[in-house]
Amino acid sequence: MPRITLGLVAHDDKKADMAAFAATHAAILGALALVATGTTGARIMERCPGLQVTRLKSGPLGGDQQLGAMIAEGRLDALIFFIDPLSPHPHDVDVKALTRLAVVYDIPMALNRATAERLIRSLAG
Ligand SMILES: O=C(CO)COP(=O)(O)O
Repeated sequence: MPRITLGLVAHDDKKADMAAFAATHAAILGALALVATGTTGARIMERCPGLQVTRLKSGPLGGDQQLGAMIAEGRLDALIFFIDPLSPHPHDVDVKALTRLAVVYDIPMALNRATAERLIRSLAG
C-alpha cells in the first residue's frame, strides 16, 4: 500500500511546538512520507534527526503554494499546519489559499495542536 503523505507547516511562533509534536510522534511520522515548508522542515529534522522530511520552499517564498499544488494534484493526503493567529503574515493570501484547497479537496487538516493530536492517531498504521 502506498505511504500516506502528510504536509507539516508551522508559523514562526509555533515552530517549537511543531518540533515538540514531531518528537512526541516520531514513531508514527516515521512511517509516513513527510513534506514540509522549508524552515518548518529544517526545525523538525534538527529535533528529530531520524525523520526524513522533503523540504519545499519557505512559506513566504512559495512553500504554502507548493503544498496547495500537491493537494490539487492529489499528492497530499493530510495537512498539519500550526498557524499563529496573533501575528501578521506577509503571505497571508498563500496561507488562505492552502487552507482553502485542503477544504476544497476535503483532506484532513489540523490547524492547532489539539486537533493534530487526534489526527496523528488516525494516521498511525
Ligand atoms: O510561512 C509558513 C507557513 O505559512 C511556513 O514556512 P516556513 O516553514 O518556511 O517558515
